[in-house]
Amino acid sequence: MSGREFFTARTLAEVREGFRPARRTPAELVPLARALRRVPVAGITAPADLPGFARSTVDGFAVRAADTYGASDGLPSYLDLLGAVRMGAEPDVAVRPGGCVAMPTGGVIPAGADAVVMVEYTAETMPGTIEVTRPVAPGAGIVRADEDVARGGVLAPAGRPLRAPDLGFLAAAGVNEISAHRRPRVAIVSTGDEVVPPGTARLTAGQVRAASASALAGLVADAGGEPWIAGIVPDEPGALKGRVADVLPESDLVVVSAGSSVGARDETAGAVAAIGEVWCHGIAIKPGKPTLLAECSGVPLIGLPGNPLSALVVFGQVGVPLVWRIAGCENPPPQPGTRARLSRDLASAAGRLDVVQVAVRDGVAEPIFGPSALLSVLARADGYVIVPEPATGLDAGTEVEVTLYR
Ligand SMILES: Nc1nc2c(c(=O)[nH]1)N[C@H]1C(S)=C(S)[C@@H](COP(=O)(O)OP(=O)(O)OC[C@H]3O[C@@H](n4cnc5c(N)ncnc54)[C@H](O)[C@@H]3O)O[C@H]1N2
Ligand code: MOO
Repeated sequence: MSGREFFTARTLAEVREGFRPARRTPAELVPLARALRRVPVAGITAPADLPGFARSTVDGFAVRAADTYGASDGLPSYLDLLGAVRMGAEPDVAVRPGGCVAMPTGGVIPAGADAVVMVEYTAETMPGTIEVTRPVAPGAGIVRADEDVARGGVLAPAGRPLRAPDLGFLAAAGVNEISAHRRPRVAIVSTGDEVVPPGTARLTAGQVRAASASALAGLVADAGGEPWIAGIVPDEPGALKGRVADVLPESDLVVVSAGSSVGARDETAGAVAAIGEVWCHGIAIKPGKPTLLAECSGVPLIGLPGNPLSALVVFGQVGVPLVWRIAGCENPPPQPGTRARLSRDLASAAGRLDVVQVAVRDGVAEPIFGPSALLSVLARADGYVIVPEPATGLDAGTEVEVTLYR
């Protein structure tokens, strides 16, 4: 390597297509209460039919549908009230021809009934006699015993992070523990002689607090990973190599913040090449060009640019999907988005993907420009717009998709 240029630059599309480490975290048992966003290793199936018994979906009267045919306001059907179903209990009464049973919503359908008439279409004109003024078809007002899911049917598919409704479905089916991929452990190593811990109260000229690691940890946690802020190493030959080698056995992904550019002290590429295989050095993305992707002893490694804005942009595009994939999820949950019109022209070079921070007001996306050294650019943004690789720019007024930050 010359040390003065990126020796294996790739487009972001090539990275997404080609950099696909095989690593997946193993399965572990997770109680339902802690299973939100966890990724099931296999489809979770129903141990029994759900709801398990035919139930009413309305308050009303369980009937034989045929007894209501032709019923109207002018010519009601008159049915004998045979009893009532109690919530949470098996019915102690059946419906016979010409009869009906009072039903609460969610109650067990009594034997002999094949429909439930809503209370709104009935009246108890005489004690013990129910007048029905609308006909009902068989099955009306009822969910079948296996209508939510039949025994053996899928409650939640493999590979899709569990969402809040999934937890409800699993609870309803009596599944209290699931087999999920362990959360990927992501070591974040900061580098640089000038970088000091964020707890440093006073900086001397030249020092910067390790900002990227805290932000990256947030992105990792958001993607279902377990961030591990693994210290700051100086720009000394061997120091980074040693630290990466130390964290590798306990990591599913290693992130090195800074040192991936082409300056004299930018050591990530050399250190990584000594202990693993560099897959690419340099991505055709702005910001974030000096990014390095590698694999060391089966653990993927991302070397990020030092500028925090660039680091976060690249990690969002490359690292976040990787954290999800290591946890067994090939299609991460999409980020929220909105359509907006660009307030001004955006320039870009063909063959390079640009990620442009924007503020969105009243359907207009206002680009926020500024050097990648400024964290405030991200703090002010509502989201970002992508100028794709083939485009040479986007004109003011173009309707674009804005990916929103949560
Ligand atoms: N001749 C060239 N110079 C630079 C190029 C280039 O292509 N040719 N690329 C520029 C770009 S773009 C970026 S981004 C940076 C990336 O450089 P490195 O990844 O090698 O990172 P450093 O030089 O160590 O640091 C850059 C900058 O970021 C600050 N930094 C580092 N770590 C942190 C941290 N954890 N939290 C906050 N800030 C951090 C560091 O102090 C530097 O100011 O290279 C350009 N130069
Ligand atoms: O990648 Mo630098 O990453 O454009 O600021």
